[in-house]
Amino acid sequence: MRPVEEHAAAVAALIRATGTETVALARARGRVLAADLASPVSLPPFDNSAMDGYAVRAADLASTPVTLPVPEDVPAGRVDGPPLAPGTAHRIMTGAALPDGADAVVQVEWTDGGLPGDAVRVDRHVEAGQSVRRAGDDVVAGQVVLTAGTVLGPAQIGLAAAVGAPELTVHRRPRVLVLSTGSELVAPGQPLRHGQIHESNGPMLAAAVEDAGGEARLLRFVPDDVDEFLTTLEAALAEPTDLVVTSGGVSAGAYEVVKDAFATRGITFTKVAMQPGMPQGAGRYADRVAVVTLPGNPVSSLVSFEVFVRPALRRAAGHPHPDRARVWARVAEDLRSPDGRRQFRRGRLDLDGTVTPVGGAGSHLLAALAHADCLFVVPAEVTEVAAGSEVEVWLLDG
Ligand SMILES: Nc1nc2c(c(=O)[nH]1)N[C@H]1C(S)=C(S)[C@@H](COP(=O)(O)OP(=O)(O)OC[C@H]3O[C@@H](n4cnc5c(N)ncnc54)[C@H](O)[C@@H]3O)O[C@H]1N2
Ligand code: MOO
Repeated sequence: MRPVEEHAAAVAALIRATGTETVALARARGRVLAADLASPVSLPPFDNSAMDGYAVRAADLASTPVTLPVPEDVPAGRVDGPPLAPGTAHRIMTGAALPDGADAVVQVEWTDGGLPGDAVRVDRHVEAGQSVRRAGDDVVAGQVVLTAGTVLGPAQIGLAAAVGAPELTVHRRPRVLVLSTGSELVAPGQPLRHGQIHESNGPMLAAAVEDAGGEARLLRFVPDDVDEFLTTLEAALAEPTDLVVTSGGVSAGAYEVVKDAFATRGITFTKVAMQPGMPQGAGRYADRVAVVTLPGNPVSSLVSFEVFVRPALRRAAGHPHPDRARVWARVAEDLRSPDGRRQFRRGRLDLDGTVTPVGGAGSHLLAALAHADCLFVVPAEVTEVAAGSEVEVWLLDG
């Protein structure tokens, strides 16, 4: 059987790095920045007030209380910048530009709140610089504020907006076609006859693609018919596609539509030394497009997506951390695992560093997978794990 790493490398080699594109900030969340972003402005762009109060010269407050005339009102956004004459105070609001001639702000609570056009009594002395935010405190004009490879979250998008960038150059999301196969499959919402099940891999894998930063296109599943499968695929490939992910139809039965359609068209089928997810295939369909064929059992499908497809997609999209976050934890129960296959079990991780298995090893146990928050790994050569042993845990929400 093929080692997990070997198949992972084969899948990774298939999926090419995507190009770049420019997206509006509103569409940038979760994307990976493709070019350094330098700021044309300083942040703050000008010295400004950190408090609602009065712009003053600290020297005028040498002895307090002192009463000063208030010639001007300077709300945030006032752009004509009235200078401050010695012995006066302008009323000023948080974020307003500090007037020329002022060197400090005294907050309104330390005054009698005198109005513009009148006078203010200041009760407390302030030092020069008090309650003033200096230009360039945060960012100096010309500085690179976000480097290529940064994953864009709320703070990064906020910073881009603050430096005046309406859009960003990011790695394009890989376009992934998801295609489920199986004559037993019925769309959710339709009634089931005996022998039929609802199609669940398609929506599941499309969600996994999106979650990995890809752009999923979910195709209507097709019955176990090679001609129909290829016709459906060809029609779908009229649109640009970076990867085709199929599920089902790859094991040893009589109606293995994916295997039958692809075996002579560039896809290599192998058994990978893992459980679940043993039957796998990968290659370039008719020299045109990368294909990964996942097994049909729902847990096998999603676990093999996690192991092979997700990291490859994220790497192709320039992601600096393609793999799930991994930690070590003590397993709560005794476990058994098949010899020679790396087992990926579903679990829940507690804050005390214990991982509790959810459901058994069966690859049809989708409800258990849906209640898990992690996978944990039993190495191929280990057949029995005693409660309390340390295992590697992959965090599914990290
Ligand atoms: N004789 C052998 N039989 C099987 C072997 C084997 O080595 N020899 N391998 C087993 C393992 S392990 C797996 S995993 C599965 C893989 O089977 P396929 O990839 O060919 O998938 P199917 O046979 O089409 O389906 C398997 C299972 O999953 C259900 N399924 C399939 N697609 C969907 C879908 N889109 N939504 C929901 N459920 C789906 C399907 O109904 C079957 O129950 O083969 C074992 N057999
Ligand atoms: O390899 Mo299968 O994926 O265990 O059920």
